[in-house]
Amino acid sequence: MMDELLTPAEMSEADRLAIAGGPSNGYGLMCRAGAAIAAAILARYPASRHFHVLCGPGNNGGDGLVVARLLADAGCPVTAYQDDSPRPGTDAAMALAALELRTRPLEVFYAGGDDLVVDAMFGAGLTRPLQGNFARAVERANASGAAVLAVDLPSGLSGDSGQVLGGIAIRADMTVTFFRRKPGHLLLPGRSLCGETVVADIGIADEALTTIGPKLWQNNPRLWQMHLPRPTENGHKYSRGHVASFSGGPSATGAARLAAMAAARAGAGAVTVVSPGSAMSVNAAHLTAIMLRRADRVDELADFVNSRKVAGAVIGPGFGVGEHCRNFVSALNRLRGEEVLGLVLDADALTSFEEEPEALFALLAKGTSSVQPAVLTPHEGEFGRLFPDLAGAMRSKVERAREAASRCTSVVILKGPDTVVASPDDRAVINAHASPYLATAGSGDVLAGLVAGFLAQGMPSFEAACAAVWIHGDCSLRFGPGLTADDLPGLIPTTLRQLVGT
Ligand SMILES: NC(=O)C1=CN([C@@H]2O[C@H](COP(=O)(O)OP(=O)(O)OC[C@H]3O[C@@H](n4cnc5c(N)ncnc54)[C@H](OP(=O)(O)O)[C@@H]3O)[C@@H](O)[C@H]2O)[C@@H](O)CC1
Ligand SMILES: [K+]
Repeated sequence: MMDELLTPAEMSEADRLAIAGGPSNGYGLMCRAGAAIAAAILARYPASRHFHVLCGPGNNGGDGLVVARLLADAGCPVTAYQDDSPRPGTDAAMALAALELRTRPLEVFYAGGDDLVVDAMFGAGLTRPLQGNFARAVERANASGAAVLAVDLPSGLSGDSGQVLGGIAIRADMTVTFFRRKPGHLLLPGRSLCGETVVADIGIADEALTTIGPKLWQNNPRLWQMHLPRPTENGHKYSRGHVASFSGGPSATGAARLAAMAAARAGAGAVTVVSPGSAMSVNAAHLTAIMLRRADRVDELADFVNSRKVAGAVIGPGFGVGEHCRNFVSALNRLRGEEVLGLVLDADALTSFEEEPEALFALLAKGTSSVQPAVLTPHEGEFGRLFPDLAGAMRSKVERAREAASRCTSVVILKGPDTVVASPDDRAVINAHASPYLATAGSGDVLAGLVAGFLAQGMPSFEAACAAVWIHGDCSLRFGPGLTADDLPGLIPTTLRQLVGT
């Protein structure tokens, strides 16, 4: 499985383990890395007019020096640029000694539109913003119109967070990294700066992962496909999970119906929209396969959940912010402890706790040892209301989601073009399987309903959340332009059929 994502620190541990295990030493690994890059260049950009290799002072630069040597050996017109020679005795110094070309200073670098620029300035070891000749080389490479291939990471980009340190980074057409991807290849803006990312095998054995024990993956069906619910021959509608989706007042009913439809398409055997009395007629006018039940008060809600074996609940979309919402969330959470009730909190159910997030966290922490964690599905705005100190881009999105999941003892789906799902047990995924067309009103309601649908069928919370995010994204990729949230539920069966069969 290639879905593990390694932080730069974990990658250097893999590097260390590979060297300790032999037969390659550090320079051997660098030569393999350089060879993988040179092979990618000759396969993808063989007709470049000139090959410019920009080398930094560390091992990323060392990889570049190996690339320059191999391209020169292959007869390519190549110039290597480097300001400061690597420290004596390092692998990069060995790579420089083996290079038969004289390197030129970075300040003379200039590329034309038919050239190829190899960015080997900084990779995993970037510690601060680019300045001086490095920053100017980045500007010239980006403005040149030449194709750009980045070694390991585009220079200026943090492999940990996907953020640009100091506002300037290489914009690559292709990035070749080693052994496994890093979070910065998938998190934004990193993903868009990398271009196509290719992972090269440089001889590090997969066993290194057993020692490192990474807990971050690229979202992929391989992680959760075996947990997807499959109906049994003798199942009936309630044994396939009954989901309740909570409607707002008469002018805010559509979101709950979207969530309800998604839960049904996820395979829940029965779905009920639970509506305030004031919105019963509006909801009734728009529902067919989905059932409808009135509940204005907490006791009516509890009656319904207990008598109709509700196994999954989604509350928040269109529900309305305030005390009534807090009371319903609190009641559902109590029932989560008593019954086997999967709970999804979205939108207004999150915003309702904006003034007192600690109250929500305390609520959700109760009795979680025997029941599945709840799933919270905030976008960045809602996330910032519950976790104001974790808002903004100062820390990696993965770290922020993990910290939030731990605080609220729940699975957190931090939505966006690079959605992160984090579990209170520290597991996390980054999702890159979605179309930008998914950013459309109501799309989040569908996602929340999908999660509830899977939870109600007994899927564990983290896997249900990851599956819902990926399937939601897959639907958007298959539909493309013109997508509305109303289209999404109808697209779910085709994706599910590919994952579970017929
Ligand atoms: N791990 C593996 O398996 C393998 C890794 N390999 C390769 O090694 C790369 C990692 O190498 P690395 O650790 O030497 O880091 P790298 O990115 O070259 O930079 C460190 C140097 O840059 C400096 N520096 C930092 N920021 C700066 C700035 N803004 N402006 C100026 N200077 C700055 C920093 O100086 P310092 O911060 O110490 O002062 C230090 O001198 C990795 O990306 C991959 O390509 C492969 O060879 C094969 C196997
Ligand atoms: K680089």
